[in-house]
Amino acid sequence: MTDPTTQNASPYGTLPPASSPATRKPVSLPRLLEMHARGEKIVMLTAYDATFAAVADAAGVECILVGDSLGMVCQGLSSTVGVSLETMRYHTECVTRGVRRVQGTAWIVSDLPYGTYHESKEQALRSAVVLMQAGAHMVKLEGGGWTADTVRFLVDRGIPVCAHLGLTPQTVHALGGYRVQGKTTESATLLKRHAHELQDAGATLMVLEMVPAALSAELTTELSHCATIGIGAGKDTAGQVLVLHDMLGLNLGKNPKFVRNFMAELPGIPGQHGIKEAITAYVQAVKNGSFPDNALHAW
Ligand SMILES: Nc1nc(=O)c2c([nH]1)NC[C@@H]1CN(c3ccc(C(=O)N[C@@H](CCC(=O)O)C(=O)O)cc3)CN21
Ligand SMILES: CC(C)C(=O)C(=O)O
Ligand SMILES: [Mg+2]
Repeated sequence: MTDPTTQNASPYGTLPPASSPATRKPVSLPRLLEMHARGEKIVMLTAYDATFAAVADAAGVECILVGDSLGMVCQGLSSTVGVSLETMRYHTECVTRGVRRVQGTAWIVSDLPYGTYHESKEQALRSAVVLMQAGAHMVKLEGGGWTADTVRFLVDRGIPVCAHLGLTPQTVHALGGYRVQGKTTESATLLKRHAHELQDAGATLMVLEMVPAALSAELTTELSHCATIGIGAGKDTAGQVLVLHDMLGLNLGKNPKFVRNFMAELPGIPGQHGIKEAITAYVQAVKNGSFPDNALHAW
């Protein structure tokens, strides 16, 4: 009875294996929070087009982030500041189509770009609606306590929100570079306060970028209704995110310290070197806790 062919026997023919897209359930917000409560790591990866989104979905990535990092990796900009809402809408549509084409299950998060939520909560709602109508399940916005009213406004109107604290690339010019944040006692205390304000406002995921591993570990324990997703924030967050191109070794400049090149590490089996295998290795490494390694990829 353990033979998979007999196990799947049905009058309609052989059923697809349990891991095939046809039998997987769509990732939902309750499921992500339940994974956090259970201690199963959440895997997030960026994708900007239909094909990569479909491959990431098939490799078991739970959350696909249509990141405004696309300004740098797709558009060749020197920062994310120049990315427009129309560009985010376009790439969100492309990713959504890719996931639908393969009957994928991924939860799609889309970045609100610079200047599209800063003016007022009404402006943020209008911008978020554009991304939701393009297929996003959740929007992400950068910043601390000043965004809390906006987060609550969106959440009250049925738009799930992912917060983003620590290194917030849209404010790179104010921060003075892509630097670790929350290193001093004062800045760590402030970051923690912001994190609690955003959770209280209804944010259900929170990206922590380039913050000391000890700080993100504490926050991950403290936040009970909001799952932390780390990038350069150590291994003790509820989940991890990387930029797709970085983990495939396709960075145009120097890789940030938090990056691991999963493509370069694939074993030398002919025919097995591929993007899907590298993404699968990333999913496995996050799930089993071997990525990130605090000694190599964190502060
Ligand atoms: N391809 C790509 N990957 C990213 O992770 C990413 C983007 N683009 N674009 C938007 C932001 C910018 N990010 C960055 C960019 C550079 C560093 C970096 O150079 N970090 C250095 C430390 C620099 C310092 O401390 O002064 C490092 O060694 O990690 C980190 C994050 C993260 N995001
Ligand atoms: C690096 C992640 C968190 C991001 O915001 C992006 O890809 O734009
Ligand atoms: Mg971003």
